Amino acid sequence: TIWVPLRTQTHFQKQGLRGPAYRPVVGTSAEIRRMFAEALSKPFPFHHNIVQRVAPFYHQWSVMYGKNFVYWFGLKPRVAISDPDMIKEILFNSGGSFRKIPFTPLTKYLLGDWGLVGLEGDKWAFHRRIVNQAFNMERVKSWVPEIVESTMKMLEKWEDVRGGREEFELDVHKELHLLLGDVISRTAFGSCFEEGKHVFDLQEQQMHLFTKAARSIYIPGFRFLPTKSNRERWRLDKESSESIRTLIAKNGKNKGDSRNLLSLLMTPYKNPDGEDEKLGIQEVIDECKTFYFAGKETTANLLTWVLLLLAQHPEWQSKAREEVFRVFGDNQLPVAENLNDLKNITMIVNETLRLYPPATMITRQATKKVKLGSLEIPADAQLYLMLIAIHHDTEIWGEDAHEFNPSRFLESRRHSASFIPFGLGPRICAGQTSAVVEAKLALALIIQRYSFRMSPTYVHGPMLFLTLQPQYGAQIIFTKIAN
Ligand code: HEM
Repeated sequence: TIWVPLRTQTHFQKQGLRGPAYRPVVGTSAEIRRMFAEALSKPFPFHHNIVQRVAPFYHQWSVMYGKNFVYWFGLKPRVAISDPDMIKEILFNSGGSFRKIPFTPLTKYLLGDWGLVGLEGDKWAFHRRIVNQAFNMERVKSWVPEIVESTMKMLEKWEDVRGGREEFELDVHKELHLLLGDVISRTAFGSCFEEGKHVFDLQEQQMHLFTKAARSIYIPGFRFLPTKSNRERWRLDKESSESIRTLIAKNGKNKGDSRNLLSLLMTPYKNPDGEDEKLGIQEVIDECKTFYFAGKETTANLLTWVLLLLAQHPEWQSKAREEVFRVFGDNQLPVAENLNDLKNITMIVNETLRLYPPATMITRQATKKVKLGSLEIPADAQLYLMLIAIHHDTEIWGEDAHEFNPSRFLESRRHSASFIPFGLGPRICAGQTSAVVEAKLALALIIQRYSFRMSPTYVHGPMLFLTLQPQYGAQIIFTKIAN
């Protein structure tokens, strides 16, 4: 089988697509692992030119081989792409030429076989219709009081930590994960963090096993072996499914509550042919796993980076605070109606999503031989769409591409695929509206009450662990604002 990769390598070379040489069996995986380990072994100076730490293989190979190049995952070619036109073509393709990379029997446990993220074709369209109805703007607005209540609960705890002192220090990364866990528990289940905590704990362990499996080449049949990791995967999966099943039994009865995600997932809907359609119990469980993971990790990390960047940029912190005072007053609680007036906060959130996108890459697989621009992609080739590289591209964003400058969002963008933190096309993030509303509300409430700066104990270390997060925590010093 060594001939197939070598033939594919020559095929790509003829088309001008180069890359590191194929190595039998392992491909370039060992090299990639080495680069990641080296990048993570040391702290990083505090600047935002982070591609070298977060995607070191891309940083090194794009310098040598260009913005698009080919590398190897076992026998499979992976094409790294950071050309906005090509990315647009892939993500909007409606001819079925590209699909999500299927979960392997070892990676499927984090989000489940029947959750939106892994589905394809009619099944996907069916789930997506239901999930879209659940996440429409009106619904997200109806969650504002819950989000505000969760955030206020967190801020009361912060006041206890402050204990009357003028300043206090917190690792906001931890705090914001607890906050977003509480928010998703309330909006999805009408429950609270404590009730969902067990599922989050199990998911965190599953994340480690997922990463381990995703980095290694899958050997057919391996899933049946009762290795330590496999036994752990099965146990965690069984336990989290059971916990979610219990939550469903307890909270799914609120069928009348049209604000509760779970009851929306369990309600029958009319499909385009006018027939009733409804998700089965395993499908509901897997969608809940998706919401628990996607709803907490990404948004908590986004807010963490927002606070770190504002801690470093007092001028933008003041602008954001003045805006909150103008729109909501200095101690009123935010309401849904005025969220659109938070122009500076919107630009700050966007600039954070550009520099520190929680999802750094989007992946697809060619289902057949397909033409992409001038490139011919063989069937089964995997495509790694490097959204973090596009977000940091000086040719797209100018010489100051690695600087924090929210004002750049005052101008309209020239290319729709130059800023894609939530993806693009039919599979764009289903929870985008809720993520942005949550981030704006939490930031507004924090900034109304505290000014803040980076703690001298903070060590910069952007790291990819499924999503982009600070390796050594996010220590910030808060000062209470007298109002
Ligand atoms: C800042 C926060 C978030 C970011 C940056 C983000 C990013 C993304 C991206 C890039 C995709 C597209 C993946 C692809 O095309 O392969 C995606 C899909 C998805 N996201 Fe998010 N997400 C966020 C928050 C959320 C939240 C809060 C939820 C739900 C509670 C959510 C649920 C989903 C789901 C279900 C999909 C799959 C959609 C489909 O395949 O049809 N996300 N997200």
